[in-house]
Amino acid sequence: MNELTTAARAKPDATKAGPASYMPGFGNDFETEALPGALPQGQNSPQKCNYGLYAEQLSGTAFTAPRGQNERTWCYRIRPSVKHTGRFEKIDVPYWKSAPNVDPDVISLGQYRWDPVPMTDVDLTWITGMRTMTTAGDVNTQVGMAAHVYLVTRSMQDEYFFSADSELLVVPQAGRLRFATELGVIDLEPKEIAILPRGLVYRVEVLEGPARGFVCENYGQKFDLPGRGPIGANCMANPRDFKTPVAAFEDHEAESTVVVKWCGAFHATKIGHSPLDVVAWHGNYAPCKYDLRTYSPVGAILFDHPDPSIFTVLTAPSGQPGTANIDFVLFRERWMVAEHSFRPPWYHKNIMSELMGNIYGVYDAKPQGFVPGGMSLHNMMLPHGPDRDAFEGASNADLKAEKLDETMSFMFETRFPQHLTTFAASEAPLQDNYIDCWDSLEKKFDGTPGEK
Ligand SMILES: O=C(O)Cc1cc(O)ccc1O
Ligand SMILES: [Fe+2]
Repeated sequence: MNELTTAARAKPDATKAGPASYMPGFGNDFETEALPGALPQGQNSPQKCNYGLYAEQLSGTAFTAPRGQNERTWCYRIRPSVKHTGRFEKIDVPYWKSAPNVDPDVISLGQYRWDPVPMTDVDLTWITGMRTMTTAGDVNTQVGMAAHVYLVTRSMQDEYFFSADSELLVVPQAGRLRFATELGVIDLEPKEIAILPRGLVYRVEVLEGPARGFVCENYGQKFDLPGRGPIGANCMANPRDFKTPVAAFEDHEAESTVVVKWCGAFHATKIGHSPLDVVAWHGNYAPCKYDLRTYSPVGAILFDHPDPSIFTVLTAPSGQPGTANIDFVLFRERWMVAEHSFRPPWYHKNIMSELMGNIYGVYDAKPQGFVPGGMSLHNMMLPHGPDRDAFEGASNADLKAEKLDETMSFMFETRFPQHLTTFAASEAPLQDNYIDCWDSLEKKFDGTPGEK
């Protein structure tokens, strides 16, 4: 394993034990240096940088994007990135698919649920272990998303990756991973998430394996914090709980491979050193992680069940105000107090497509069958809601204040229909009988009012 050098690494980490150190804030203009004086002050592009470093800008938005959306980072690195790619050769990464990806033999119209993709001893890296479940939109026009499951059993060695197609939202469910990135180190475990920006080069190491989790690959505009509207300035996800790593670099010479995802295809290029050579950087285009346990849910405190948008952690806009390319929504522990109300999710049909995953515990609308590591898909305009047990239980419950405990599920909700991959339809553990969970819902109507 290559050890990243960082001066700031010596500082105690306020959030957790371990070697990675972070700076708080979401979308801040950060500055950080792993060697004293490596970061130029007062200008971006000095005639000569200290330590013989090269200055380079990484633009995450168009140069002319409006202030407030404009994101870029200045890197001071041992070699410019042009030395970190050579000629490209196409490689096959058969399980990582991009939209549009429509298997004519697969029917995506339906309510689907999967058991967890089984853990394995097979040698799988972040790249080879990615299994696409659904795709939506079009990677070439930078709209839509893909939902993946990853199984990672082996660290990448002298191998690096970046996606020019997308930003990745990583939601671990088992195991611990280290993302050694150009801009610093992120250690990630279940109940945390990470955002890896488009174009960022990194290596993924297994700290505790096997590791399994979910990835939302966002082809479109970056994830942002949602507006809180009348909720005000606090609660939901608070900016200070997002953590961006301090600068960390490698000065490591070895035969290495950089794999690039570009327009849905994978390409490899050979170089003779580690590309993780940014000694100092400043800017607002950077990876971060977030502890989902710091999410402060706001909900119904008297009656009824609000729309799940109330639990939005992050939203990736689509250009149409209020209609997201992707919302990342969290269903976590919370108190249920609503009076004279059916408390779980109601029955509904949604113009948005809902892909859900279970991180741990039991989800209130599906007491059985939706298990940690499992996923479900309720595609555009496909009706769904509580299974029979959940319906009967909640319709007849004594409505005292009740804590929904030991539960954490999430939703990737997109305005676009999601298409199942061949893997999702035929190799992944699809539950054939999922829709039977509504079978025994009986007709109660008999023309007379009153309790049924
Ligand atoms: O379908 C689901 O379980 C997700 C969901 C939860 C909720 O509380 C309201 C609507 C909704 O789609
Ligand atoms: Fe739903």
